[in-house]
Amino acid sequence: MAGRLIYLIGPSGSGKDSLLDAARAPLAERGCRIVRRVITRSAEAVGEAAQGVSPAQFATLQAEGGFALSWQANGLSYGIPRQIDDWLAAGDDVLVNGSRGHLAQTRARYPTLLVVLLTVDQAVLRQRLLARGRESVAEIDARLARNAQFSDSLKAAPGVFLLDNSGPLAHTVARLLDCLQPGHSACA
Ligand SMILES: Nc1ncnc2c1ncn2[C@@H]1O[C@H](COP(=O)(O)OP(=O)(O)O)[C@@H](O)[C@H]1O
Ligand SMILES: O=P(O)(O)OC[C@H]1O[C@H](OP(=O)(O)OP(=O)(O)O)[C@H](O)[C@@H]1O
Repeated sequence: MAGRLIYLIGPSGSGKDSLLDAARAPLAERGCRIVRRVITRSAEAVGEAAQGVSPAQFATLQAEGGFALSWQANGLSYGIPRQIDDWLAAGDDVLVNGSRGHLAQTRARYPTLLVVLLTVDQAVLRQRLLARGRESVAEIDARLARNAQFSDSLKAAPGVFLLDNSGPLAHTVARLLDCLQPGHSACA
């Protein structure tokens, strides 16, 4: 049987990367893979969890059909390697750090995907972004402004599992693992 695509989305700073890092080992035990994204972000800022490439390298990979999914946001290009289709076909679940802006296109290609929307209190969000220190204040404000176009409509959308990360990360990890259990209503 084919695996499930789990599409983790949420505002910048809501904790997607932290959650994926913290959940990596328990997810692996459950046969769920986390895909490494390709991003046109500098090697220093990209972190170990993603592969940083130049815009020209990204364009080449895209032209070669190297991506199952790709989008642009925040002045960057993001690619999800085509390899996920082999993993899904082999029956593995695959978790993707996705984009709210690209949800409709992702759903069109993977109609059975499970959408997990990470949320965090707005008051905490700016503080977390500032504390992370990866972007300038202007870039942080642009990311916060981008949230306005998504927040309420997405929370009310059918088939979206809401996962709050305003509290300790360990709680969020536990709830994520819970919602991926067979038989959970999110997986129906
Ligand atoms: N539950 C949490 N409690 C406190 N800080 C958190 C929590 N989750 C994430 N953070 C911090 O918030 C910042 C943004 O998290 P990050 O994982 O980079 O978010 P995203 O990938 O969604 O942009 C990071 O500095 C991270 O350490
Ligand atoms: O359409 P959106 O939901 O706004 O998402 C746009 C992009 O921003 C996030 O990536 P990135 O890792 O660059 O940002 P973040 O770590 O600040 O969330 C997210 O994973 C998407 O790739």
